[in-house]
Amino acid sequence: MTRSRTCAGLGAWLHYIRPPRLRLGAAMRLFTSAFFALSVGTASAAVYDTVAALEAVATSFDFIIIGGGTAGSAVANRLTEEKSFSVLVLEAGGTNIGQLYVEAPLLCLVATPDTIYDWNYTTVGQTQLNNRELSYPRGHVLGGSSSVNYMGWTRGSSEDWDRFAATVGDNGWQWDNLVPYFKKIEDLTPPVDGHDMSGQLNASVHGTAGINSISVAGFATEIDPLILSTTQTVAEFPFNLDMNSGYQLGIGWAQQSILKGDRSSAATSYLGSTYISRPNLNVLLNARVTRILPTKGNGHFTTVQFQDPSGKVYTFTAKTEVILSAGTVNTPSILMHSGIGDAAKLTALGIEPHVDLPDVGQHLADHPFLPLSWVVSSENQPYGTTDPIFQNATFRNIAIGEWEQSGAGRIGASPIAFLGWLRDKTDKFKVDPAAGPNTAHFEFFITNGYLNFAAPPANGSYMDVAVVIASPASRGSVTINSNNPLDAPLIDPGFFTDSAGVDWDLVRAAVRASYTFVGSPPFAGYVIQPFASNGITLYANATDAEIDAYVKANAATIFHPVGTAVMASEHSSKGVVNTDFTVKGVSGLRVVDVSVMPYIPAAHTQASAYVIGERASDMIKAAHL
Ligand SMILES: Cc1cc2nc3c(=O)[nH]c(=O)nc-3n(C[C@H](O)[C@H](O)[C@H](O)COP(=O)(O)OP(=O)(O)OC[C@H]3O[C@@H](n4cnc5c(N)ncnc54)[C@H](O)[C@@H]3O)c2cc1C
Repeated sequence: MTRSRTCAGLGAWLHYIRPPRLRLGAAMRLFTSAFFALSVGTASAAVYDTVAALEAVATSFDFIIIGGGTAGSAVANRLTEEKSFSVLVLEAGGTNIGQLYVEAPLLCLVATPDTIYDWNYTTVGQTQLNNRELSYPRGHVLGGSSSVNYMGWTRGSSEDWDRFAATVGDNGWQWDNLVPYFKKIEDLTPPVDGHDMSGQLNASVHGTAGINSISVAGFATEIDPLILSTTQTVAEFPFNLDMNSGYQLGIGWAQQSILKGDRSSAATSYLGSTYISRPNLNVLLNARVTRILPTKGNGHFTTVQFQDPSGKVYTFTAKTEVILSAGTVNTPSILMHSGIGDAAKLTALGIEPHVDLPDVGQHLADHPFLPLSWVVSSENQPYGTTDPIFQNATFRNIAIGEWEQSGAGRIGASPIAFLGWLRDKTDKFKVDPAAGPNTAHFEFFITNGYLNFAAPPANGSYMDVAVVIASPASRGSVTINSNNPLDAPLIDPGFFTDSAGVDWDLVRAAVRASYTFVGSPPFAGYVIQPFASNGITLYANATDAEIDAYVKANAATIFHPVGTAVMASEHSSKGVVNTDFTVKGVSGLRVVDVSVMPYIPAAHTQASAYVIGERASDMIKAAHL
């Protein structure tokens, strides 16, 4: 088995970047946070680094949330709107504050993998991908994956959510019923350069008074007019003003979770300075949960076992409920180590089974990603593309300096310039893997710079129209192979393993569409030639066999795993959680993160995580108020 080179490449890239340092704004926020931590009274909320500091203030909590990530932070915020609820968030990672890679949007490219902000997982060898073990980043920092993601803001198609609703038998998940939640999450803000966004999105479909800022990039890039021109002249690639309207097909400007050039994450928004001083909200960092224990020996799972970085073990018991929000990889792992999973398999590992739920860890769905890069003749050096920022320390430091002053410039935006949501028009599938005829089969991930999760070449300018299988048919799993909760779980996204070969059909169609796009007249003169990846150069007339060989050598994840604690109707014997997020067969425990999703949406999944957190919060409040 060979390990994917993406990790090794990035490790080298990382060394080009100087260590994290404080921005002025960040320093102020750190000061504010420290102030709250120090101003301990009988009920002063704070972010704590140690159990001792927390216990000096509070020792008893109504709700314990495992994981201060995307969904978990949303739940922590909404529950603490109720002054009568006290909440403790246990987060294994450290602070997001003052962390350059986490705060500076473009530097998301080096926030993972192989950093302190990442759980640094790898998959098992992917049988369809030359048995490569793929890097599998997950956020390990307050804000979770929303603190390290690429900030693309996509809700999915209306059909994605309607299929979710039909699958679990709960109309609350229908698109029309979720739009108010999306709006409640969103705070549509002007880009950092203040330009008029009206031609870049449809403001009427967005919220303007929510918690998490969304916007567009605060500068123009040289590929913008070429992309727009293609959407106006090539019928296959229509322009879509707003892919978040419910109708997603077409190519449009990437909306980003950014606030004036800073990342807007769950940590800066839902746990941001406006809320973190609530006296009933407590966050403990560096607290790695190992198990959830039955509290009274009767299937009531409200005691949480965790350890600090020294290995010292603690338990806290929630007075009301535990909410497990550790994400698609760690949520099933924690459940299994707690005796909730396939009873026979747990017994074989020496774990006492409490509840036999064979679906725990199953149904993993993720989006495979394929880098496709071209050499381009960038005219606006040094910042025509993002490449010089990663190739040249001088350019990089100038760009970081500009961003530190004002949030402006290339560092202050996601690497994603445009996104495209497209379909294989051949209709050859016996069962369409997409949620409906207006839902994408594959995605274009367009960057004005090299995007291969590795250091860019030392010289040259690049563009990527990478492709993603947006509605994959393949499924995988997260399992464990020991009774030690500190051991990494076995992650198998099962890329390209569906028995009908649907995902192979889709990736070939996607690659060909990408070459058609880049070969359209507006790019003539700008695009010079395709660029090799892992020694393979793909040309526009590539055969199926050539595309397949390229995919086997280069496919990776685009980091959207879902489904390992799948939701199913309370009337179904299958699934892990009921439609109110309660874990089947136990009391006192809910799972609230994207692991509950029965299908992967044709979307990047942070908006899904927030909407899950918001809807779950309403249900938890309704159950206990
Ligand atoms: C590199 C990367 C890029 C991405 N890019 C995009 C993008 O551009 N757009 C988009 O929409 N989505 C993107 N995603 C996906 C999206 O961010 C995630 O789907 C979403 O944030 C998941 O939310 P969650 O709440 O389910 O889990 P997370 O946000 O991952 O939260 C889980 C939290 O639980 C904590 N935790 C886990 N185990 C334990 C434990 N044992 N004890 C205590 N705490 C624990 C973790 O540290 C983490 O903070 C990206 C993800 C990654 C990793």
